[in-house]
Amino acid sequence: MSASTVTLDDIVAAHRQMRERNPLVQCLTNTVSVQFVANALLAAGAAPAMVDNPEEAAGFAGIADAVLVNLGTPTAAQVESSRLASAAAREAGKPWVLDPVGAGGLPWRTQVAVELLANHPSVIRANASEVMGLAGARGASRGVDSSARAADSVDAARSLLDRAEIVAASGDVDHVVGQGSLVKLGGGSALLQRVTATGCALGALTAAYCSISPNALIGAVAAHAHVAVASEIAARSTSRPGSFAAAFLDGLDTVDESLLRELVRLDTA
Ligand SMILES: Nc1ncnc2c1ncn2[C@@H]1O[C@H](COP(=O)(O)OP(=O)(O)O)[C@@H](O)[C@H]1O
Ligand SMILES: Cc1ncsc1CCOP(=O)(O)O
Ligand SMILES: [Mg+2]
Repeated sequence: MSASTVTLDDIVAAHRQMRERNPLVQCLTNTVSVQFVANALLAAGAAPAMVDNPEEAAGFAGIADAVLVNLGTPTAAQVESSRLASAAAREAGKPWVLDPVGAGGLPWRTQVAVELLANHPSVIRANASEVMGLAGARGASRGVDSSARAADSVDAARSLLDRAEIVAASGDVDHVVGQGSLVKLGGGSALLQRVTATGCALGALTAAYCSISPNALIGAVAAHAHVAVASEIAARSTSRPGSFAAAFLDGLDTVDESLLRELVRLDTA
């Protein structure tokens, strides 16, 4: 099914734009992930700025090319910043991405995430359990890791499309869902699950890609493709999580047009 769809050429073009335009991404992200997310953006060709205090969050959303709101370790101040930055991004017509870490399993942050949907994110980027938890469906996990398959979260993802343009559910096969479209991406490496904050990095890249892509569907798919290919390259050199983390950052930098054309597993059927 594909009212609008994505081709390999779209992904290659988005990657070229990423390298040419070096988009600035404002990140309000969790304390576990800050440095890894910043390094992942730099390796992929974007520029990070972790501006997450309530005094500066809204103003900077008007300067940045895109905003990431990640609820992994939410404090009252960061939640306030998230409300301000997401509202300012919407007002300025900038893409913003919501990563509702732990949604479903933790009621307070789930409520915060649901309230943030009033500011209509370009993309909800989450693992399959979080997509289900945010939608109020069964399948939520106890913590921040998924206990569901992305294929099983597609109905929940669709139910969120009244409040988000795209819902991207990650897993062994990523499922990117929009109005009238479903794009599946295979490949990647299971080692991504053994390093914390790889999903957070994917959320930041999704924000970056949305700012330089013709639409949020292409932006979300291009980000997932970039991460999948980078992880495959990284897994060629190691099977251990510590060295994989470094190799993955190198992989984000190494990805180029020919690797995308060789390794992206796109299914738009
Ligand atoms: N079993 C798997 N095989 C390959 N890639 C995976 C697998 N599980 C997750 N991934 C990838 O890991 C990255 C993070 O996804 P995920 O672990 O679902 O999110 P989070 O880290 O937010 O829980 C995504 O790029 C996803 O495609
Ligand atoms: C371990 C942990 N605890 C709170 S946020 C966080 C990081 C989650 O990272 P990811 O969602 O990318 O796995
Ligand atoms: Mg996550």
